[in-house]
Amino acid sequence: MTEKLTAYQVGRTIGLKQTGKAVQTKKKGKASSKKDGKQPSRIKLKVGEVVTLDVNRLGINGEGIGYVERQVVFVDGALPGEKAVVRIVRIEPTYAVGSLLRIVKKSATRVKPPCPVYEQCGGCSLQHMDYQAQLEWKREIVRESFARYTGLTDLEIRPTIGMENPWAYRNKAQLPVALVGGKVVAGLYAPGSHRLIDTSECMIQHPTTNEMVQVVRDLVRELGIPLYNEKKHMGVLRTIVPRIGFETGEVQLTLVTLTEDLPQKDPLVEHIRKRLPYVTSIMQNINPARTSLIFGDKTKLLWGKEKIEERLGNVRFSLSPRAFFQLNPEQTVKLYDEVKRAAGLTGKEVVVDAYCGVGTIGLWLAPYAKEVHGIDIIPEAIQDANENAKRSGIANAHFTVGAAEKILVQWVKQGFRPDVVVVDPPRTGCDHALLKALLQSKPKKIVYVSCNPSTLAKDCNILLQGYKIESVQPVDMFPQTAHVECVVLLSLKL
Ligand SMILES: C[S@@+](CC[C@H](N)C(=O)[O-])C[C@H]1O[C@@H](n2cnc3c(N)ncnc32)[C@H](O)[C@@H]1O
Repeated sequence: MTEKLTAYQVGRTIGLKQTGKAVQTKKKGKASSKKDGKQPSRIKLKVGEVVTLDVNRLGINGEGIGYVERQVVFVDGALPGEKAVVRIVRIEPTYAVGSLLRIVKKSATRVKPPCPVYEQCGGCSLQHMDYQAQLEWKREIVRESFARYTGLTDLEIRPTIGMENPWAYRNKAQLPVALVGGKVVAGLYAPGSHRLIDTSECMIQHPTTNEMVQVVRDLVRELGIPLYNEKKHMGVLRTIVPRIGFETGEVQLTLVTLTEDLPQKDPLVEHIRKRLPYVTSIMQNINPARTSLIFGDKTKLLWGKEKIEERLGNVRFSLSPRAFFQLNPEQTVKLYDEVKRAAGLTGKEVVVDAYCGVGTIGLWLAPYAKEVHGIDIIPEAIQDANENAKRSGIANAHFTVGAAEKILVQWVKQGFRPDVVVVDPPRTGCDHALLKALLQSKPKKIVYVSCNPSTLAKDCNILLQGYKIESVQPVDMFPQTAHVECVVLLSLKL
């Protein structure tokens, strides 16, 4: 690796502000901040300085962490056990950010990243690490979170459940399209920037997705469809969203546009059908806002079916373009099986699936429970959940729209006492009112599914008032990236 990584590394480490120690110490520092809001840095290193350091561990974004005279330096692309020559590129109050110039001593876990744009693209962050080492590191991240936030330093963390082939696993892409140097490019932004990198041969996407992206990109050029210009907030086509039903083979292509008017719509649809004959649904979503959110409120059918179908085990899911669905179907089955194992159902239990999305976990458990009650804040998700229950012939699952923290509290006040509660909240974790309601209603088991080890461990620390942790199972839903999913079983203390 060479210094050409600088921009990429600077950008990528912007994410550090969100993470672990950096944030904690930053917050503490705020009290002593100067009038202009800028804190004096405790770091004596200077931007431009070149240092040699030993990399001790990886941070939660997969960045290498080393020390120079007790000053923390984050270095993207460096691995534990490596000695690296680094140029300091940014100084923050409690840490410095370095750009990797040269590796003097290489880790045995280092591999050549197979993706040709890995060093520029913001999608993956661990391709330079052997897959087994990635799985071990993810287990370690979970262990560290629990140690930090619960004080349980000897908690057993099971080995991360990985994939046999940790590539081509994603069922969906959301790729902005833009003119870059006169060329139509569909891809992902370089970290911390709005510089679009062509990812039309992405190695974690399904090959069908890549083919769709390449064809649409070519058609856009051939038909002269105006592309969205973010700076001027003008143009038409913003984002291409291919989604694939791995089990059913159904394929949806959603074109997100700034305007309802899509020039060359008919020839575009005709050519897509001809060149991508497997596509079953072509949709247009209109997003007129100046926003980084992908979808707008209005979606219309351009050709074919409005939704595609996907199947996980015996459960069928009908997916509209905006519906949340797990992105790695192979690992989703393993994740939900872990939830089922943890719940240990006998057919007699009343189960709550809080934060249920389109009802996936609840429907997975329903055949083994007396009844399931799902809650999600998004009305369309609940509509889909009810539809999915019907299509799968599941009659003992019921879904309710609302905030889990409000609905469950109401139910508990009315005397409802579930036996098992599954929570699968967003990255921010569970609302405190929900945790309180769980402590009050005392379900025998809580199964906590989480994509954020820090909020997971913090919430578990609160639940430890009435529960004990029985098992912690990390599952690798996103190989080659720093994301970690976990299933934790908590049982009521007697
Ligand atoms: C990580 S997803 C889990 C979805 C589902 N369990 C699955 O596996 O597909 C989190 C879900 O929480 C929902 N959500 C966010 N805040 C919520 C709240 N306060 N109450 C209920 N649901 C909420 C979101 O709409 C989303 O569907």
